[in-house]
Amino acid sequence: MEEFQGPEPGRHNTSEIRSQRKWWISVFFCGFLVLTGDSLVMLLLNFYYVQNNRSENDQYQQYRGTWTQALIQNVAFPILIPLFFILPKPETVSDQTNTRHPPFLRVLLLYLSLGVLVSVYSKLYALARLYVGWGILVPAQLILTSLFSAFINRLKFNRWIIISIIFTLAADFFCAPAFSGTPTEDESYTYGIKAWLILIFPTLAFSLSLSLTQLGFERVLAKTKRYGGSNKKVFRMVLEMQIFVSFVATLICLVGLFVSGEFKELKGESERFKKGRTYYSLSLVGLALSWQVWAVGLLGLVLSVSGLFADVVHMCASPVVALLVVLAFDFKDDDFGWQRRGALLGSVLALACYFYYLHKTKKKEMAELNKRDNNSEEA
Ligand SMILES: Nc1nc2[nH]cnc2c(=O)[nH]1
Repeated sequence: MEEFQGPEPGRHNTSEIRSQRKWWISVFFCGFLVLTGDSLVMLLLNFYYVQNNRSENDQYQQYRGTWTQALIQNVAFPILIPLFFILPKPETVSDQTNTRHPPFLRVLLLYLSLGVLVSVYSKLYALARLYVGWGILVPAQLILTSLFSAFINRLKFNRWIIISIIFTLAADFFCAPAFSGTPTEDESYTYGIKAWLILIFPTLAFSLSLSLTQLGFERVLAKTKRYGGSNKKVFRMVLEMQIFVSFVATLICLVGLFVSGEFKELKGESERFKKGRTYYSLSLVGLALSWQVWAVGLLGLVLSVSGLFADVVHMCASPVVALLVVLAFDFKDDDFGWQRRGALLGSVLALACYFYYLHKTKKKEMAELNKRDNNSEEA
């Protein structure tokens, strides 16, 4: 292992130490947001489906409501707008990009394509959650994210990343949180190829969106003049990306809600809710806000580290979420047995490996900076 043997920190070192400290704080903060968002979303979804009296619906009806859920996943983005304006604005520079496409067009294309991808995975994820086989495909998502990261983001894998992925896959395979939304007499097997497509497409879209988001931060947003055009990453980019991408996804989900006629069912849903309309509205508002917490954390991790790391943290949340669901609900056969305890340990080890790798990388960066400082002093 490379040791950091630097001289007394010079001017560069002090600013590097400060920027690394800020970076670690933002990684932990975004990780905390993902964990909190994942937990709140699953708790509120379970509450929603328990209260929804789904067993009184026929099979067809039990698979409905997914445009509403997709809309809820994206619609609360306006709460981020004040935050966007509060955060300090980086100094703008004259436009240095001399690409074939003007930056505005590139940014527009980026937001449109990501918005479409997000709407696809929100809608299909809502549907896929209702299918029994979803738990099997969650690990497949991480494998796809790894492949996209390798090919699109040119991520270099080393043994710590690979060990972390293996622990995450094992943890997720053995530990899906209980979910009360599964139709009572599930007949998903009768859907055949359709069910598999519904399971595979959100996985693909989610993994692809993580890699494209990383590419978008690095190649498009960091090069625009409003972010200084100097490849610097600032948290404001996360909010800008989330606001515009969610705006596009919200529009698509709204169209879906109206074209599918699902909006007519909203009144019936609110009346069916066991605890009444106020709780119905509150649970949807809570869900919408929790999704934003999750998304800001996820994009923050993509910006600070990578799409793959964001997916690892998101997946490692599963055992914690499963534990919270066991504590909060009294579902039959749902306990935190040895399998889930093992999965929790797997998640902790997966995160520990990834963090160790990040720690090593940062130490190496610092050592290189020291070396450069020493060389320039000697020259
Ligand atoms: N496809 C997909 N959509 C999501 N939306 C929130 N989490 C996920 C996820 O893990 N996969």
